[in-house]
Amino acid sequence: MDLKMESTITLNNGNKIPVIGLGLFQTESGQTAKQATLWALEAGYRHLDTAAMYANEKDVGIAIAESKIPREDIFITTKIWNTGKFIANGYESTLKAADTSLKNLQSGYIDLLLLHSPLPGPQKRAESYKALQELVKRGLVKSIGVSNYGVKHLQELLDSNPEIKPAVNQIHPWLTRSDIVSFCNKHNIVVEAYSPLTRGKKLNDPILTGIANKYGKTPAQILVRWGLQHNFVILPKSTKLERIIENANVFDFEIKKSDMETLDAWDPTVAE
Ligand SMILES: NC(=O)C1=CN([C@@H]2O[C@H](COP(=O)(O)OP(=O)(O)OC[C@H]3O[C@@H](n4cnc5c(N)ncnc54)[C@H](OP(=O)(O)O)[C@@H]3O)[C@@H](O)[C@H]2O)C=CC1
Ligand SMILES: O=C1CO[C@H](CO)[C@@H](O)[C@@H]1O
Repeated sequence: MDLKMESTITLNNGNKIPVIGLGLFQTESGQTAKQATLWALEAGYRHLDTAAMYANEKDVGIAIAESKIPREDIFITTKIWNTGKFIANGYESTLKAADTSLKNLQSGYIDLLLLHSPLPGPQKRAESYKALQELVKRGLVKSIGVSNYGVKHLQELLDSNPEIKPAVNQIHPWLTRSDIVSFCNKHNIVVEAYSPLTRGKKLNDPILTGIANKYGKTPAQILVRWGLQHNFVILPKSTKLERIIENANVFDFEIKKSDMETLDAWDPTVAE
């Protein structure tokens, strides 16, 4: 596979998404989030995965401005939270939430806007999705998608015959064996893999370290590479410079089929 840091996957609307994005969940608002974003941009990342719920969109916006990298060279994903805090349920509140995200990010547009979860129910998610389509029509959002959607939710969405189909579904990567991935592949919906590093919890697992040692790579690099070889967009998070660099330094080796199969069968179910 000829993958590079600049590699992109073409979405179903023709837009291109960089294959590695910096995850920003639990990246503390303020200096930490700004610095992590800047380090990532310096290390060559061109894709940032934030969310209203992560409360660091403003820091991402500040870092992008400071980086002096042209806005159009950076791919920003953010998400509309739909339960509890940062609530955005339905049409008007989704439009409003997107406006807040745009202001936070200091940007005239969002590259990818996702409904963060299928909650709270069919009617609200349908209304929220209509708002996403409207945002594309208004030129405020380039691509739209969903997150944490199961087959049932995706089917429901496609059955509604949306003018603009979801471009991605952002889910947990250990669902590779699930019917969700097959469904997404069949319907040309790109799978984005979140928590690809097991939230740091299973990086010392002997199966993983065994494979890592074989390739002279770190467990984190093996997991990122594994996701890329599955054609997932992969979203490793770190606030540490050396790890941000490490997690993207995955383009000088290829995991063999037998090791891919071992990793496919490995289930480091992440405790929440
Ligand atoms: N749509 C959704 O519902 C969800 C989306 N996401 C997205 O996916 C991103 C990634 O998932 P996330 O849950 O954050 O977890 P990850 O699987 O990316 O793991 C992050 C953890 O691993 C540590 N870590 C990072 N790199 C290394 C390394 N090289 N060696 C050892 N430890 C390392 C980090 O610590 P440190 O920072 O100290 O380096 C942090 O504790 C999120 O940030 C978010 O953008 C995540 C969950 C749900
Ligand atoms: O993006 C997210 C980060 O992880 C959280 C769980 O711990 C999720 O609820 C949320 O969707």
